[in-house]
Amino acid sequence: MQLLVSPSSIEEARSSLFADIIDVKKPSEGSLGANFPWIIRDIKNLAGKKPVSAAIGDNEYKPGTAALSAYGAAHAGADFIKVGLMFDGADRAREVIEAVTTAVKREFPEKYVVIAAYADFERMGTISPFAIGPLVADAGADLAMIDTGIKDGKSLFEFMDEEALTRFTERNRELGLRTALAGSLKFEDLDALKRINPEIIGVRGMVCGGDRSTTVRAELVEKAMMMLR
Ligand SMILES: O=C[C@H](O)COP(=O)(O)O
Repeated sequence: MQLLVSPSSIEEARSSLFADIIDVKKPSEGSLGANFPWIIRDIKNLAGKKPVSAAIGDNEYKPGTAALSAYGAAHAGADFIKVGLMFDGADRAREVIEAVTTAVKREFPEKYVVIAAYADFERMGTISPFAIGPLVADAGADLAMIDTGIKDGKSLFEFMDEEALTRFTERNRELGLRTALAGSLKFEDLDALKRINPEIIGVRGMVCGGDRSTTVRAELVEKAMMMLR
């Protein structure tokens, strides 16, 4: 299981270098808020061989806009392009997933496309994470992810229990996909996450000391890495 940490600046990226994957985002623009291309580029230069991910936003149903954002993030140097689906409807989701995957893979077949749905989809009226696996697989994208959409401190486990998350992970594996799980995860959740065994877990608040609007702390990233090894 790999640890993905989400810094919002080059300074925070320096504190995230213990992590397996550095995920550039702009938390002030949403759960999967997109940062500027020059920040992605600078963090990629800092990270060297370490993989860099970039969130491209909590997308509405706008396939063209999402595809262009995904293409921009790939060009800026991201190895993982992470796309949130903040709308409902399997047909519409299929269209957006195909558009972003084509935008990235035509030019960069080696890069990974991550499609995220939200654990708290019911309160937002967006697509269920359980609906996205086959769409992600059919489009040739790589990972299906669950995050929380509203960052009000409620964690992934308040919306989905261990059994549901294990089912999500296993179904993805059967489809040939990898799984990423995130959503106000805490150090106390790490044992359950090890049992669920997704390929990636994503954190920000946990390594900021509990409040994701503050700053990533290197010693907490190191602590999380030690607990996962
Ligand atoms: O991709 C992971 C997210 O940045 C998780 O952020 P969070 O731990 O603050 O919910």
